[in-house]
Amino acid sequence: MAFFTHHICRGLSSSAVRHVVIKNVTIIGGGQMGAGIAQVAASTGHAVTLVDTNEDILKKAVKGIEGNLKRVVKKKFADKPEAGEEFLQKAMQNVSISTDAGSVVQGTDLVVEAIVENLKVKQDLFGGLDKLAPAHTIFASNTSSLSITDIASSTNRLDRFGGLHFFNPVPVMRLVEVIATSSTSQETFDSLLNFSKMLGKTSVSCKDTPGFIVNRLLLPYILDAVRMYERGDGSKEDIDIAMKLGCGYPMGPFELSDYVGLDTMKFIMDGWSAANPDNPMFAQSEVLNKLVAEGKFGKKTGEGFYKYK
Ligand SMILES: C[C@H](O)CC(=O)SCCNC(=O)CCNC(=O)[C@H](O)C(C)(C)COP(=O)(O)OP(=O)(O)OC[C@H]1O[C@@H](n2cnc3c(N)ncnc32)[C@H](O)[C@@H]1OP(=O)(O)O
Ligand SMILES: NC(=O)c1ccc[n+]([C@@H]2O[C@H](COP(=O)([O-])OP(=O)(O)OC[C@H]3O[C@@H](n4cnc5c(N)ncnc54)[C@H](O)[C@@H]3O)[C@@H](O)[C@H]2O)c1
Repeated sequence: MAFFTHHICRGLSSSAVRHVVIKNVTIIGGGQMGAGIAQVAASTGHAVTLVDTNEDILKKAVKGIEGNLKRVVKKKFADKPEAGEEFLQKAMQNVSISTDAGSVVQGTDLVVEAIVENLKVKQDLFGGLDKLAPAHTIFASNTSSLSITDIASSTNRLDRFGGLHFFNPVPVMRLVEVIATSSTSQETFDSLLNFSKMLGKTSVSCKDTPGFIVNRLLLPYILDAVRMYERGDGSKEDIDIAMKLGCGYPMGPFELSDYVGLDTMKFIMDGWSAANPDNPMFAQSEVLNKLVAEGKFGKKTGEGFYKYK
């Protein structure tokens, strides 16, 4: 059953905003992004089901969520350990896991997909779920670089499909990009904006253009840094130090690439390079290709541009 609310938007004199109240959320993909989104949604009172392909990944994700929440509790409830314990218990009770997306979407208001950055895989997932999810359920993708319109095209709910692009690490980064395609209804868009607000995030509205706002600016910068390193114009360590101390960035481009995941970086690059074969900005990077071919995806595998073990 769908729940709707009406309220008056401040600053938009008397324009009524209608949105689906999102209580039950299915998050597909229990990797670094999915687990982070699940953590934030559960700790803001949403009933979350986290879905992945196998139990081991899900168990690891839940363990990570609990560990992160304990860190939060230690700081936030330093003077009130009992209230902290209650917060932790409640948040953890809000998380369940499943390896069968089809069965859990039947009771969900929102599906947030955070699986591998591959158009076909995302389309297959949503195409299947579209047949099983209730009519009111909104679908959203956390894709970094793919077109939301292309992903949504595998479904018959174009009006109830949008983008929710979170940033890594989700519990810390305050932004969510909310993406509307030309078919996303106002009600869906407002529901996604409201959900982001309920998570305590600040949202920005984006069109369905490659990389939305942040990645359209961030990826060319990172790729330029990789090319600078490939030309031998600077060591990766010096480039990282330069951007941290010279620009005040929390991480240099190589540290950030390892943090995002070099596999994800390559998926993004490959997609953009296929769409813009003549643009040197998206030309293949030998160093990136080699690291990915060797399974060195960055922090999550213990090695990327740097070693973490
Ligand atoms: C490609 C994609 O589509 C889009 C993207 O996501 S692009 C990537 C965007 N992300 C970034 O640019 C991240 C840049 N890096 C940073 O902001 C910081 O280095 C960082 C927040 C990751 C770590 O910060 P740093 O100060 O070095 O470490 P640390 O002291 O451990 O953490 C800072 C705070 O974040 C918390 N934290 C760090 N990682 C966390 C995690 N995974 N989960 C929860 N909390 C976390 C810590 O508990 C700490 O909290 P406190 O300030 O209350 O004590
Ligand atoms: N890493 C980042 O910094 C970042 C930031 C914003 C958005 N994103 C996007 O979020 C998505 C996930 O990225 P990530 O870094 O969490 O990747 P990840 O590799 O950490 O996790 C992906 C998870 O999806 C699971 N998965 C793959 N196919 C699946 C399927 N069909 N059904 C269920 N689960 C499946 C995998 O088992 C894995 O656990 C990608 O689209 C990525 O572009 C990544």
